[in-house]
Amino acid sequence: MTWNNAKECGEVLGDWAVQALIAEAELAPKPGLVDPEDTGSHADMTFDLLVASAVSLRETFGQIAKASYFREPDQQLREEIAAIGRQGEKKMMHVTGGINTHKGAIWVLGLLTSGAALNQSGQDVKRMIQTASEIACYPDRFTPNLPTHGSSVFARFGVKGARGEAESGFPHLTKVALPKLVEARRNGLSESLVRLETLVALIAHLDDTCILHRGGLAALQMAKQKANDVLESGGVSATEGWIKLEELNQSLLEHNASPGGSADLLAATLFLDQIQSVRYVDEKVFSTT
Ligand SMILES: CC(C)(COP(=O)(O)OP(=O)(O)OC[C@H]1O[C@@H](n2cnc3c(N)ncnc32)[C@H](O)[C@@H]1O)[C@@H](O)C(=O)NCCC(=O)NCCS
Ligand SMILES: Nc1ncnc2c1ncn2[C@@H]1O[C@H](COP(=O)(O)OP(=O)(O)OP(=O)(O)O)[C@@H](O)[C@H]1O
Repeated sequence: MTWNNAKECGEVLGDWAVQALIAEAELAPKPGLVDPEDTGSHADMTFDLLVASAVSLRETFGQIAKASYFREPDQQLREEIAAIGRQGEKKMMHVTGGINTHKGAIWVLGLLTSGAALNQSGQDVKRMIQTASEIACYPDRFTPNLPTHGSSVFARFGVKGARGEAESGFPHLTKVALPKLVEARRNGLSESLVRLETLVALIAHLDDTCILHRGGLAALQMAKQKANDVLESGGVSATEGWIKLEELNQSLLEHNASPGGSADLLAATLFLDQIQSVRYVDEKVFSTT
């Protein structure tokens, strides 16, 4: 990707990150998650709140992109974007009245926005992912030492969650979600089924600390198994697969569990997909292929 200056880079990537979050929110019917049809396992969230939260984060992603423009991955950059990310969390909490709508999403999309802004030429999303992971691996001396759901899940189950996903190179983006998106499109599925199939593949593989925190190991094993059943039954475009998807949704509701980490990674996939699908036409014009 090539931008003329940091401002343009910030505006474009900020827009795309927000668009990816809105596209994830709009996708329905998502199992256990908030979408336009229902609020899944979330008593305190609505679709409108999710969209308002996403829109409020445009500036955060824009600032991360601007701060990363023509930089190298190093500890200083890590600490700068972490400070912007934490400000973004505060803004989100202000807009939602204290409800966590996008904490995990700020993390993954913030890192990827930085990775995209650093890699100025081409549309090599694998390289952007690698850079994002490299940045995540630098220590941030200013991380507040406060207990989180993630730290409690790590203490109970040894699962590293969002941080581990980033530090290990986002394997669920490179090995699960991006290949599934391509495969489902090649199989001729409609775009919303393509995205739903990608989400189901993520749920089938991810150790999602959102599910673990609310429902423990039993809920995580159930979610992975039932998501796998959807895929084994021909996927979301097959009648049997669709029935299994509804079973997955019902079981998540019974466990009061929600695959928030998978939703974040779907948004990240759509962000990268947007980068891949844009063709640089001349020095100023972008067009979608
Ligand atoms: C690393 C983060 C996510 C905190 O992690 P922790 O696990 O302690 O937090 P918490 O449990 O509250 O939230 C984690 C969220 O990640 C998502 N998630 C859960 N499991 C996974 C997984 N396996 N993979 C990816 N995402 C996941 C969910 O949405 C979940 O709600 C992050 O908030 C953070 O440290 N931010 C500091 C600011 C920063 O460094 N930003 C960098 C660039 S913006
Ligand atoms: N469509 C969505 N619906 C619900 N959560 C989503 C959605 N998209 C992304 N998420 C992610 O899920 C996380 C919220 O999940 P959850 O509500 O389980 O976490 P929490 O507020 O930390 O925990 P709890 O609600 O158990 O107190 C957010 O960090 C967000 O990034």
